[in-house]
Amino acid sequence: MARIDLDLAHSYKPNPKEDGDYALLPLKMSFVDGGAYALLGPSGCGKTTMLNIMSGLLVPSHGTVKFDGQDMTRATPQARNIAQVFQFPVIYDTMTVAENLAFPLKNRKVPENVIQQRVGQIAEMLEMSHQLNMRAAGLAADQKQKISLGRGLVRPDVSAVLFDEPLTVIDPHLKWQLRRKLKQIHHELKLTLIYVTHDQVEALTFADQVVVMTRGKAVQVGSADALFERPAHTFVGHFIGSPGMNFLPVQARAGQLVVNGQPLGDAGRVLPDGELQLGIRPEYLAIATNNDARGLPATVVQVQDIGTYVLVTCRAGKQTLKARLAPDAVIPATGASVRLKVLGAHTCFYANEELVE
Ligand SMILES: Nc1ncnc2c1ncn2[C@@H]1O[C@H](COP(=O)(O)OP(=O)(O)OP(=O)(O)O)[C@@H](O)[C@H]1O
Repeated sequence: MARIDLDLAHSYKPNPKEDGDYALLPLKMSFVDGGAYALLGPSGCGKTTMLNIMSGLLVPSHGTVKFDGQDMTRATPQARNIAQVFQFPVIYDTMTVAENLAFPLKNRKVPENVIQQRVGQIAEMLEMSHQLNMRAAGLAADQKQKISLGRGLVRPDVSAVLFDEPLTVIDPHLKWQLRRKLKQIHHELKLTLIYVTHDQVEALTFADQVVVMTRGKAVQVGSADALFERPAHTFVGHFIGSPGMNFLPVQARAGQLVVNGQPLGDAGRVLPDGELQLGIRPEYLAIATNNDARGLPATVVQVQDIGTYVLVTCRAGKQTLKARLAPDAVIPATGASVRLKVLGAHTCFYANEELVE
């Protein structure tokens, strides 16, 4: 296994001039030995580009890739000792499940007894022990993809295992089981795993550290908790969570906040003067339905019972804010005039999309 350091940018165009010409804007990032990472972001944000640069399928147009401090920018995938699992199964149909799992080890001339032991271990982890002697050709697509995952995980000496949306062909129930399984496997095998997905649930369940990407930029690297509690960028606030963070334009002057021309109160912390975005998660947005004069005046426009929580949508001037309330909380009625408690310990402030407080 290896520590991977990226200090690079990539453009597929020969003479990139502006930010939009880059699939990856200049970034510096380290993946520590034995970590479980996810690269998370919408389609086209540069996840696959970053993965292919790490695996050696792509040479970055600028900068370097280092493995344990050694420059590997132009090294082949074989020389990097990387295992890669793709969206669709890459297996040998004519071989049995056991032969497929053993293949990466046979290729590296691993002794037969070690191969048998490791194949047995991986098959057990993936609950495929009963299928070891079956021919891969007869298996369903999701079972074949499990073999691909196993082939990615079977070598104990790889620098890293890279997964590119590996659960795409898996049916929803098995998908749910497998993403938990992969986390467990990571703890047992202690391999460096890097997992590309556009699905926040997949990323947050699997990874210890999630790299959130948008428009060629890695905007935050952090734990699920950090991404939820302190989004470093408005994109993270918006992308993570269900629904995402509420944002409200505010003006700050000497710590006092104004919204829609009305005073909102003391921010309770040091903020730069000027135009800011106030961010508050729907989970932390409290609604006062009594005559409490504090808080942002708003009107309830929709109340939805989602089962485990009630989603209350409010309008304050031109802004829409959503609150996630417990089913046993006091739920305001549609049309009610309320006060939204937007200021609190969990409130974040952003200037030019970046977290300032
Ligand atoms: N071979 C290529 N040649 C030119 N442009 C490319 C190439 N591959 C990707 N791009 C562009 O680079 C940008 C990043 O693409 P990339 O595939 O890395 O994103 P992604 O986040 O993995 O998206 P997806 O989830 O859709 O695969 C996109 O604008 C894409 O159109």
